[in-house]
Amino acid sequence: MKKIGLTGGIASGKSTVLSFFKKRGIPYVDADVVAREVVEPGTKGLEAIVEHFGSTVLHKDGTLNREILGNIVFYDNSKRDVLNHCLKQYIRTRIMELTEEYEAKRVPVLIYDIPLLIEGEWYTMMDEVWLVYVNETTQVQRLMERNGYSRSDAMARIHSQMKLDDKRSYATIIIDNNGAPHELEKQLQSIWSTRIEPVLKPFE
Ligand SMILES: CC(C)(COP(=O)(O)OP(=O)(O)OC[C@H]1O[C@@H](n2cnc3c(N)ncnc32)[C@H](O)[C@@H]1O)[C@@H](O)C(=O)NCCC(=O)NCCS
Ligand SMILES: Nc1ncnc2c1ncn2[C@@H]1O[C@H](COP(=O)(O)OP(=O)(O)OP(=O)(O)O)[C@@H](O)[C@H]1O
Repeated sequence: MKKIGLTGGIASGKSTVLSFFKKRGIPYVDADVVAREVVEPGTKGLEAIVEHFGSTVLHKDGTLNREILGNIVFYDNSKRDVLNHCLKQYIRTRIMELTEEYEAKRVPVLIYDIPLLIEGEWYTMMDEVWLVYVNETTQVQRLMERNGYSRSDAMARIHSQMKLDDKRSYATIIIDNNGAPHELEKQLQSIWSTRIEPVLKPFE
């Protein structure tokens, strides 16, 4: 099974890239979805968060208040380290379980959308790393527009991650997403024919 790690920065376009491959039936693991699963009510992940941050990070119905927790951890490195520490093992265990399930199904290729692929050293288990790259001006703009964040909230989130320029040296390929959607689509068509189709052929 060919393992492809898809990464970038917040709002650089990973989900947009992933949807191109999803539409074509390529199996995937989405780390943001896993990170939500491991903090559902009743999980050890949520229990650990409440232990460290208190019950003020919960809604009245017991679900995680992501806005409150986000406002804490994206403005304080040490608190973000605490959160990462609380969830790391649960996220890792679930991603490895999903990997085993796909291996058992003998799928030829699996794409992992993991925002912290480099920071979390996930890249070491990948056959290829695809980096979705944008410059900071574009990134801030798209993040503010998508989430309705102020500039300072957007910047806090961007600066909580390794610089996209520093991630470039880890990449097998760089997908430039500074341009219009059709320019992205053109690159993805080419990636499809050079990196995915050859892997699928023997299984047809
Ligand atoms: C802090 C939380 C509650 C904020 O929730 P919110 O709904 O506002 O954001 P969401 O989860 O959709 O994440 C949006 C983006 O933020 C970035 N991000 C999330 N967590 C982190 C982190 N710990 N460090 C740096 N960037 C992060 C990622 O690029 C992600 O795609 C949430 O992000 C969280 O629980 N983070 C810790 C889990 C984690 O590390 N997730 C990253 C995927 S492995
Ligand atoms: N080429 C493009 N032109 C204009 N807008 C784009 C382009 N690519 C993506 N976007 C928009 O930018 C925003 C961020 O893209 P997307 O959600 O795919 O990023 P992401 O990397 O998955 O984000 P996150 O890390 O937060 O999950 C979205 O609103 C998306 O529609």
